[in-house]
Amino acid sequence: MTLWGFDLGFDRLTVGLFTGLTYGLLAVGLVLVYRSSRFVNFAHGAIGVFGAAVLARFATGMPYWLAFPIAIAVAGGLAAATEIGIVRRLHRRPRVIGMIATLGLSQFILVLALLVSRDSFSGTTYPKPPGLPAFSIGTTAVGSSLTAMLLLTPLLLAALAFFLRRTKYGIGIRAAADHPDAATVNGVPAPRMATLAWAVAGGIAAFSAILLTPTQGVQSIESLGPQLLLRGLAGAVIARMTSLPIAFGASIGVGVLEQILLSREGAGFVDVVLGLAILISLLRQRQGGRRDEQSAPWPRQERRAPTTAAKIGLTLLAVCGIGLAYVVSNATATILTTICGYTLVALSVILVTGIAGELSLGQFGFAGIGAAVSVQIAVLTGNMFLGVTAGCAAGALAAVLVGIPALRLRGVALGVTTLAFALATSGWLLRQPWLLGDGLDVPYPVWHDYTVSVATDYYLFALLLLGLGWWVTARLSGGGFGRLLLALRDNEEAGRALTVTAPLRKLQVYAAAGALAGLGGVVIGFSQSQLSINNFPAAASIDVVAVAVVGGLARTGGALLGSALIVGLPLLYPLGIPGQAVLTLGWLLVVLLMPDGLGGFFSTQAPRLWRRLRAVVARRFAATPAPPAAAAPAVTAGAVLAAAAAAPAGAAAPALAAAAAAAPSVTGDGVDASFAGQSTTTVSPHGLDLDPRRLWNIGRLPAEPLAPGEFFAPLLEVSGIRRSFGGVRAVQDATFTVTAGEIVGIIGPNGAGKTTLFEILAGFTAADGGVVRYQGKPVTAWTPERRAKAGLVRSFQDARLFPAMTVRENVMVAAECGNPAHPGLDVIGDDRPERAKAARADAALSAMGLGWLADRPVGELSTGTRRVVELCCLLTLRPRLLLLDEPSSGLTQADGRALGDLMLRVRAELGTTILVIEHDLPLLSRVADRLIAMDAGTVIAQGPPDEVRNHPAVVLSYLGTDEAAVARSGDLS
Ligand SMILES: Nc1ncnc2c1ncn2[C@@H]1O[C@H](COP(=O)(O)OP(=O)(O)OP(=O)(O)O)[C@@H](O)[C@H]1O
Repeated sequence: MTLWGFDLGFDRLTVGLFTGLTYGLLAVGLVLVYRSSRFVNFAHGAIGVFGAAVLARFATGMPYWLAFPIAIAVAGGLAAATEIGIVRRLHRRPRVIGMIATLGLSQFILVLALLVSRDSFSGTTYPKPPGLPAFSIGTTAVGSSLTAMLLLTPLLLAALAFFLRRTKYGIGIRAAADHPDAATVNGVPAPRMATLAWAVAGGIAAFSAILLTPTQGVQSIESLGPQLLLRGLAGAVIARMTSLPIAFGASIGVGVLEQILLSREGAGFVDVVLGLAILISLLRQRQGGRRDEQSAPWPRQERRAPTTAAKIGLTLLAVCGIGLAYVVSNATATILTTICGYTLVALSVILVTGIAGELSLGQFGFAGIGAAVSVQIAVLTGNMFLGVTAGCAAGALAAVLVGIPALRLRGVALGVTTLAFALATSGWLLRQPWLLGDGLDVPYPVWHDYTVSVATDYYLFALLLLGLGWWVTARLSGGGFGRLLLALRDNEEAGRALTVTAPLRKLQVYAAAGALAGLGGVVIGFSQSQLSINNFPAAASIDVVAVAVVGGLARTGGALLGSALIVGLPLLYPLGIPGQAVLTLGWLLVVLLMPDGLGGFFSTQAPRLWRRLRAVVARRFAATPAPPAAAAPAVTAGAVLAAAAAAPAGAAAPALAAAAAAAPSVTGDGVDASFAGQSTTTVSPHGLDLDPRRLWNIGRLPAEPLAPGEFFAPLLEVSGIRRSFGGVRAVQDATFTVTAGEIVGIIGPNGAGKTTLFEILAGFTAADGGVVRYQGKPVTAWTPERRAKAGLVRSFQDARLFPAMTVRENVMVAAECGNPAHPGLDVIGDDRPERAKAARADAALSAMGLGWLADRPVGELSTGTRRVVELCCLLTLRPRLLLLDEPSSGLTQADGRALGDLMLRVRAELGTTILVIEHDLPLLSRVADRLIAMDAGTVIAQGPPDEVRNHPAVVLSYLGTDEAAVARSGDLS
């Protein structure tokens, strides 16, 4: 039976069912691992192949059915070792790095598998399970391996279900995966359960690889690596990476679909369809709001202008690079050109992944598109310059087109989608006749009537383009645009709350990176006489991520280093399988041990060596040893605090600034300024109580007070707002109004729906129904940044801000609303918007008495201090309505009182209306005009504070469950 040329016959479906079983097992393992570690193990398929290799080796010396469980156990052990040795080690690093490490591990394990047994890559020589019948279904021959698959898979799944549901360890795995903290509290060792989950998944992967391999022809690392993974991922993603049965069932569908598609189209078309299925499935899965997967923070990235030594180093490097053109052979020049091309693509990875924090595995796909378009245009127009420009533009356009749907995805989801894109590009898109087709003859580049036909000359041209790409990357990552990307990488929600248009910024960086990758493709493209799909394999997209990580994701120069090592070395000196294994292991170790890559290692070690060298030379030549410099008085955190305490009224901030500037290092506890005590400046053991009347000079903030006529108008009208998460009704029919100039408190027990309501008001979570009106306009469909620009500004419960950035840089992000960063201006070196923002941030910080903290990374500050900094950022936005989420949590009682004063002053001096979620009832009773009480998602009372506090429903639901609140409210009466 056929439909539109696709074969839907029984045989096809049978074959599809069998392959689907394998994909199903793969998907089950991926889901199991994802649930316990929250990332995709790209080495999952490779671990299975390793198990298959172990069986092939053992089956020669012992019975097959004895080698079978041993091979599965070895694969399980390897997976467990991966979890312990790699995943746990990278626990404190961003999740993207963990996934990249498993990409490297995947390649390493595949090479190891080859070393253990070459048979694991060839179906014809691979051992088949003995003692099982072979038969035919229709015209489909079912060998003993497929029989084993058919018989053993249901048994394996039943055993797995029994293990997970009925045994102590299985229940432990599920509990630790779904609620790690609760599991730990209840005595379930979450880390050990994760290791067990990995081991089980590894065993399953080996089971399927052992039975699948005999049914295949000769396999390549590529078909066993990314392609197989994509098929497993499709089912896992459809199952939302949570349900094992759905993942298995969906994968069987994937197997059947693949066979139907293959009856008319090539394997590349299957990649396209699967990629689209994954994308649609991910887009349909509603993002979970603030409870999205949280990743460990990115390390702080020093952003300094290049030192003289760095400039000299770069010049020397350029001179050496040019000099090489005159000494190397044409063959070596071609390899050097390839290194330049890969470096350019790796620079694009640095922009997207290193700076913007988004894992893109598709950058080499953009390079392929750029190469194909540039060659086509150069042939068509005879103009090389047009060809290069078109190649960059095509790379940028493709990146934006892929980026638009991917805007709603991040982390794991984006990595999976771009992997699918890389496979679809090399398997289908680039094969289209309007791109590479069956191969393109590449003309010699022509430069001002000079035909570049010698490889060494072309290498110089490649070097020129590399210089251009390097310069653009350095300018983009070091300027205001780069800082904005770092901010969004650290905390996208906070960025949007401070008016940063995250989608636009991301599209800009995708476009810039796409253009760079396109340029890399151009360099590689014109270095070939015949350009074909073989120049742009999907695996190169992974290699290029490895290049960027090994060189250092934050280091522009690292891309060249990584490219020379990972791409250049094997081309210059063919390494063989053992050499390749050592090289892959080497880059894996760099990922594990050097967070900043080799580039970071060298750039920190080189100055140290230089200083030592200078000291040795100085000792040699000095006639008399110089007397030791008088020890600078040690300025400790205590001294900073004492300086503040001793400073006369009005002089505390400058005194603190002076002391802080002199302090060599201040620990996290020391760098701590909390809200003020009532009247005098005092030093507390945990922080510094500052006097708000001295330091909180809100009147000097660059914010406009509200026009008197705007008072007493309804500023916010909320009607019928509701939102559910699965079966949980977080907010139900919330209806209330906030009048301009009011301070309104929202109270309610934990889980009452207060934060969800705030998320909806600020635009971070979509409501299921109801309307939010702000200044008379319905804003329900507005983005968070649009609301923030209109003055509807929110704070966050954790006040995390952008931990890897300094206090000044944080406030500069808030100052974006007046002086937005522009990538074009950064590239040409116009830093006027930057200077304007820095000045505005400094004014705001000194107005709020925070000037002395300006250069401290926010991640080092205590929660209380971060709240002050967050408030400074928010006030810089000139808010009309301030939504504060538990601003007093993390503050001492005295600081809480000062916070109350501050809220009153913000309203009095700036005319800002405040809606505040608080558990501190005494504080609210003092400052709020009205209270709104919520319970189980519903507004249960609203009115003057006394009335609401004594409302029977409130007493029952809120005070009745929170002893601390009862005690505190008792203080009031
Ligand atoms: N993204 C989400 N996914 C699933 N459930 C959610 C999500 N956001 C909120 N919830 C659920 O909605 C309910 C209300 O949560 P919410 O955080 O809004 O309450 P809250 O009153 O702010 O509590 P708290 O004082 O602890 O912050 C809770 O049961 C919570 O588990």
